[in-house]
Amino acid sequence: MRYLTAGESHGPQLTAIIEGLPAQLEITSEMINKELKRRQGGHGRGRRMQIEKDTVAITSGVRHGKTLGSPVCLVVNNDDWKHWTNIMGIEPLGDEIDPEDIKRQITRPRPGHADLVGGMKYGHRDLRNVLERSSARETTVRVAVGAVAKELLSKLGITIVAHVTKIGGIEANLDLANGKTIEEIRTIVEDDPVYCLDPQASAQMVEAIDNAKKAGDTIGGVVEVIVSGMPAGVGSYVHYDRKLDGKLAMAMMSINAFKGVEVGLGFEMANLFGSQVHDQISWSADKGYTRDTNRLGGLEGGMSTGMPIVVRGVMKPIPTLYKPLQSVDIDTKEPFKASIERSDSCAVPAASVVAEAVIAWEIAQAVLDTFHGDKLETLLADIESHRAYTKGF
Ligand SMILES: Cc1cc2nc3c(=O)[nH]c(=O)nc-3n(C[C@H](O)[C@H](O)[C@H](O)COP(=O)(O)O)c2cc1C
Ligand SMILES: C=C(O[C@@H]1CC(C(=O)O)=C[C@@H](OP(=O)(O)O)[C@H]1O)C(=O)O
Repeated sequence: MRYLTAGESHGPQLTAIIEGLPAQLEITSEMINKELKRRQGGHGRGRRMQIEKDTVAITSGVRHGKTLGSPVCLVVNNDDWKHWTNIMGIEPLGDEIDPEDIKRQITRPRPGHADLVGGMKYGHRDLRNVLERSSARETTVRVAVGAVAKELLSKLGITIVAHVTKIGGIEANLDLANGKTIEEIRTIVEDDPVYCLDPQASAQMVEAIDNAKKAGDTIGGVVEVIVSGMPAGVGSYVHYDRKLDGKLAMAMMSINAFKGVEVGLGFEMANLFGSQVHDQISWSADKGYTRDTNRLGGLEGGMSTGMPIVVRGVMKPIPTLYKPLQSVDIDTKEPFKASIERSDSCAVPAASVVAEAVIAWEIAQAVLDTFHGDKLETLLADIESHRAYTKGF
């Protein structure tokens, strides 16, 4: 299974094509729209989210609510496009170039963005040609793709949730997740303004976002994704590009502004002895093989162990600041201070929804690499027989 996305932030639309999805999977625009709405939310977002009302159109690969096995095309319109039709026109400008269009060119790269290096790389002196695609607007359609992956996984008994564990140095009490099902975590997180499990920490996070905004600054944080119901042996140790932990790290790092990933205890392992890190193995007739703890986050040797997969990613503070940063105009080479009209002050809650989507995709893809998946029925049967086999192994 694979997918591609296309679309500029202020262009007419965003598109994704998914190829290799099993046939007979029920998908509706309604289930995808729920996820798109979550991505638009979370305290700290800027004015663009008041303009957009993201909804998906499924334009191929589905008939009467079920996948056909052919490529599935998902389209999300940019409502902001109507304000940008001249600037973002697709057709050539022609001989009559409007001097206003020249004036509107972006020659002032924003620190922390792709603007300067992207311009050098592709030969764009109007840096809009870079920022339109490097913008996190593209994550909209990746969330739509992830919603489809999540639907497939749920049919296989695999559930997934993301939550915010840290914003601006304020940490949630992660013990609150202990003993809770994925669905219970989701219910709490969905009602929280920063998609956090811990109401006390959440209130402080909201305050920290407001304070950063007042100061013309931005803040980042950490999101955690938990995947439950995994069969053992998805991924592989035999080759570097089949290792599931490597794929999950790539997916997490592919989200705009994500700068680090950890699995299980993660970087904390550097401070601990082996006896404090590795999970001892047990067996019982009803559960099969389990680990007494889950400090390795459900992954050993690049494969799922059957324990919940726990992966975290850190998001840097948003780079566009109301408190201007120093940069250089690429035409005049003069220094200037970057000023902005609108931006998010914190997008960690929204990014948690993106993290859930991209991890769901990688898991679904690895599941389809392991089991037979032309149609949902055979995929399910293959997984069920594998679960029975590994239990008694
Ligand atoms: C959901 C989401 C929303 C974002 N919103 C903004 C924003 O409003 N302003 C901004 O400067 N960066 C925003 N970013 C981050 C930039 O897209 C990102 O930092 C930039 O493209 C440079 O890429 P890099 O940080 O991965 O190097 C957002 C990221 C995500 C995931
Ligand atoms: C549009 C989205 O996020 C955008 C991501 C983004 C960036 O630089 O990444 C910058 C802002 O875009 P604009 O300059 O149009 O206000 C955000 O609003 C979205 O999440 O849907």
